Amino acid sequence: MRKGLVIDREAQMIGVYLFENKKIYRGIPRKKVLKKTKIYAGDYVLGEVVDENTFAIEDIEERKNFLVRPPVANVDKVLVVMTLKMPEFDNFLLDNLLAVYEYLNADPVIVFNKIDILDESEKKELKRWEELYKSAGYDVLKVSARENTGIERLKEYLKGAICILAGPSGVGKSSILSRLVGIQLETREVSEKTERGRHTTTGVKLFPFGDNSFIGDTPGFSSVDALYFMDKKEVRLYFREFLRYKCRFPDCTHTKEPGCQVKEAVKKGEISCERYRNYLKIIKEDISIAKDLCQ
Ligand SMILES: Nc1nc2c(ncn2[C@@H]2O[C@H](COP(=O)(O)OP(=O)(O)OP(=O)(O)O)[C@@H](O)[C@H]2O)c(=O)[nH]1
Ligand SMILES: [Zn+2]
Repeated sequence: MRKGLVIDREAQMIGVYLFENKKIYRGIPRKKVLKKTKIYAGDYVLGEVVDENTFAIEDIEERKNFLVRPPVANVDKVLVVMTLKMPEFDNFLLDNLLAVYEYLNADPVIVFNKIDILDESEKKELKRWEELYKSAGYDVLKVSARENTGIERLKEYLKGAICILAGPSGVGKSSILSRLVGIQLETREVSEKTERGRHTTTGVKLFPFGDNSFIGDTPGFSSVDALYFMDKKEVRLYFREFLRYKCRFPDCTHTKEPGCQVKEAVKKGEISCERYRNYLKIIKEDISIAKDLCQ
């Protein structure tokens, strides 16, 4: 059987991208497949080419994840787009987004856009944030969609990945998408005209780009509260750098327990106070706990 990727799913239309010849077919699912599950953009499918335009879908591979918004399966990377300014950088929002995508098992990476508008001192400030998130265990890329800087590196980085963009309004998600895909996206305007908009829950498209990479035309969350997805007690599992430490109690919430190695690490400067404070804010703990640890 041949392997394809569902890149377009709208009502009865299923667009299947076949890896071996990079052609797009209309996917027709066999009855037994439909019985098993729904088919989404991002699904890897197995089947046979029936004719020039048609691919019979015989089976769907098990999904590694599924993002409800947008409805895309098997997302390898979520590009969480932020800017230092315009709009102003909001690290609390970033930490919520990172925790949620971590929870959804969709590997968030941080993309700082609009580096073209930064003066020297702002560049230094961005550098500080970059180092902070890198030491927390996140990949950080810096780009300017306007000037097309860092885009080739980003493409290289996303080789073979299914990705989606997320992040607040105005940070340049559509601009980055256009740069990656290399076309002005007419689909966007069309869908806006018909008022189905971009936040629609059907009709997600994955655009092929670069070297077998794919990116969703609909962005993920622009803002999110981690507690909407997970219990207070779980948040600690989605702060990557916390997992490096073993506290006295395995279910330590890193707040008031004795023998907490995470707090020890904050004190030593191995975990940033900014991240730790946001953790406390997310779980609605008293942030004065951080005061004694952070000078
Ligand atoms: N200076 C500068 N401006 C940019 C850059 N990228 C995007 N912009 C501008 O920022 C504004 C917002 O860009 P969009 O691409 O629409 O941002 P978005 O994140 O898709 O916004 P929403 O659709 O509201 O979610 C536009 O005026 C862009 O021209 C950049 O790299 N540098
Ligand atoms: Zn602890």
